[in-house]
Amino acid sequence: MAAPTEFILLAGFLGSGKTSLLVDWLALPEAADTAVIVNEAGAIDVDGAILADAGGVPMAMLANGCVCCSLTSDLVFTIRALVEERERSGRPPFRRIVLECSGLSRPGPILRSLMPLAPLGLAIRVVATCDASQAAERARHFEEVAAQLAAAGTIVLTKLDLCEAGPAEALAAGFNPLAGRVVEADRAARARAAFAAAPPPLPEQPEPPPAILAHPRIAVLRVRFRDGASWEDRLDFLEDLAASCGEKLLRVKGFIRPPGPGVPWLVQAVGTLFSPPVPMPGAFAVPEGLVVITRDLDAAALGSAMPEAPVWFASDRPVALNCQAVPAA
Ligand SMILES: Nc1nc2c(ncn2[C@@H]2O[C@H](COP(=O)(O)OP(=O)(O)OP(=O)(O)O)[C@@H](O)[C@H]2O)c(=O)[nH]1
Repeated sequence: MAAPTEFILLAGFLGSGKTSLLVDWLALPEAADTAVIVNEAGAIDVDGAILADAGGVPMAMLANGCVCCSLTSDLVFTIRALVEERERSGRPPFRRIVLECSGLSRPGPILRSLMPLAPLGLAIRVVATCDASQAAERARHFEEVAAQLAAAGTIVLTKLDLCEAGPAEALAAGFNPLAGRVVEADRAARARAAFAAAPPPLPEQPEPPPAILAHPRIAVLRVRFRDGASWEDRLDFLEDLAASCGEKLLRVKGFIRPPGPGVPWLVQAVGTLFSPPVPMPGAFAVPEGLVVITRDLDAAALGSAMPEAPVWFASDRPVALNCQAVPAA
């Protein structure tokens, strides 16, 4: 009998390396027959564009909200649609379906929402990425990190080129001594160990915390450039953004384009640290714009802090991020 399709919930805090791990995985021959579902907290499908650039995998999007609270029925619908479409095509079932969660998602409510899919017989497991270079600081400030690590069957340490693994490994073991740990500096070996290796047995899932507002301090903002803003204006804005937000800036992701029919450039920052922009000709269909995720800084406050900036700031459906724990059925 064919092995059941695995459903891998890929969790991990904002910027901890989920998309990179998935791109590394999709480049490997073992990744054949993988389908991907991407959940973005913001309205711009940045991860989808990056993954699409990595090759033709069946992919579905759940954008503009957090899959652990607002999009659970969309998730069930999407998984069913992927499985049924595959059946109709006459090809063997997927070997695995990977859900890349938004960086703010908690695995507990997502796992519970999958109960209607029991007849599909999916083998479900949780893989969580942990940015080794920021693990302690992130875990201290964000309950989401604890929830993600605690629910993981496999914890994958990332950014091992930037720091020693030891402290993050100890922290991961402290949160979840039952999880298997992937501590691989080599990116291909890391991806293989995360997705292809026989998974360790799932630990008991801890009960989620009582229904509380999980992200009362976090804002997901959408930034658009005003008509007439030049390329230099765009670059200046990115520099000023880091200076204006300081440590309240958690994540920046999106595309900027030179005025006219220029190639989109992928822009990313984790905290105030920007990666060099990357031209992405494959992302022509994605509109220009940035998703900016902040702590204790809303659209109005940021607009006042940057009065000269040639941009519009707007909030991306903040209600969708009030992740209430879903009451048990
Ligand atoms: N040096 C280094 N950088 C990495 C590594 N993995 C990811 N990055 C960088 O970290 C940044 C965030 O990586 P992503 O893979 O987009 O992280 P993510 O968890 O998908 O981010 P969100 O979707 O916002 O939650 C990018 O600039 C990556 O290039 C790594 O192992 N080493």
